[in-house]
Amino acid sequence: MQIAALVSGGVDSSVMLHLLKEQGYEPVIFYILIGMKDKEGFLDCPSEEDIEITTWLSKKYGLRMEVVTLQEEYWNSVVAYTIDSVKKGLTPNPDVMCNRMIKFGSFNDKYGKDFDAIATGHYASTQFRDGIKYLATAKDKFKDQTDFLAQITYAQLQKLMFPIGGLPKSEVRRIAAEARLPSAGRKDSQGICFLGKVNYNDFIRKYVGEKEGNIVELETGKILGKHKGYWFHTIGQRKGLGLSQGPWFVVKKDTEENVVYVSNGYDPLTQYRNSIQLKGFHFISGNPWHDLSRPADITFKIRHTPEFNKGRLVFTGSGAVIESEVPVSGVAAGQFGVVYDAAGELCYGSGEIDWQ
Ligand SMILES: Nc1ncnc2c1ncn2[C@@H]1O[C@H](COP(=O)(O)OP(=O)(O)OP(=O)(O)O)[C@@H](O)[C@H]1O
Repeated sequence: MQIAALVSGGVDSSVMLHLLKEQGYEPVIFYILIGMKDKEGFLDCPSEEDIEITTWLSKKYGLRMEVVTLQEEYWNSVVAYTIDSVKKGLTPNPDVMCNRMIKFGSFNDKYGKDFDAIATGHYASTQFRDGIKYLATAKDKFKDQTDFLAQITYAQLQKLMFPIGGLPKSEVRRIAAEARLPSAGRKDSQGICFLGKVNYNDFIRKYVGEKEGNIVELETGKILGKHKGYWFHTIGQRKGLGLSQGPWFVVKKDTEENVVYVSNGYDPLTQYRNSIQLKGFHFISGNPWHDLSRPADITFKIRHTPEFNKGRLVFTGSGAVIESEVPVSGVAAGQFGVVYDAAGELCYGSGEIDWQ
């Protein structure tokens, strides 16, 4: 079997490579350049150390390595989507888009197509049920990344392998140390390249600009202060508002009037919702329930957290609604409602949250 191994130089993909070799595979290593070099080098992602480590790995294991560029594709899909969402007042999820459009999209179209499988160091797994392949959660529930994979297509899933998905992170680090991999002590990366290494607010300021507006208390309508553009603020945000006598939470945004609404207190009720509207729904491996007229028991996530919430999924004419068993906070439009089976094992798919 011919495997394309996506290696970033981080500990997870280094150990993934080590395990593939141990299992007798001879994968070809691909390092993807995605950091975009614009005129001022603003999005230039420092990748030298990553490439050095990946080159070291290719020598250690005697594997062919290619450094490939998907910078333009990254700009046209992930960066453009991020800027567009922010302008609309949404909270985008570039990691979700990067997986679907770049790592398993453009990469496969250009390079992966010649391989039987694509392996990554994601914390995720796959399972077969009645001959159908499903995306499934990682053994390490704390590190699980299936929420970032919840928009991939079935054709993409068919080719994917997640060799470290059955291991806890501590074991991954132990294997890296034992094999004396240079990535053993490296810190985990935070999110995707350009947002991980570039300050998010600087990025937004550069591409969306600033526009002053009011911060208003939702309950009283009182103007409490000024902000520099609703796009700098997200539902559930607590820090960075510059208000005294807090804590204050962003609970609503009016994108027409450029107003950010906040509520006061440690746990204001206005933060909570029982039902979460999704704009359409993407099933990765098809609809497992068949009869969509009846609510289905599910677990779900609305952001990248280890906890699964319990609820029911109800399909409507225009999309779907997650009805949560207990009220959930920080429901932000633009993020994804990721749906799992009732046991929190299989990831069925996701829909974009549609609420302002
Ligand atoms: N620049 C890159 N080139 C090739 N593959 C990449 C690159 N960045 C990420 N990947 C792949 O995507 C997986 C998940 O990426 P993520 O950014 O979540 O890194 P991570 O979980 O910190 O993993 P790692 O420790 O391998 O960096 C990586 O394990 C790797 O397989």
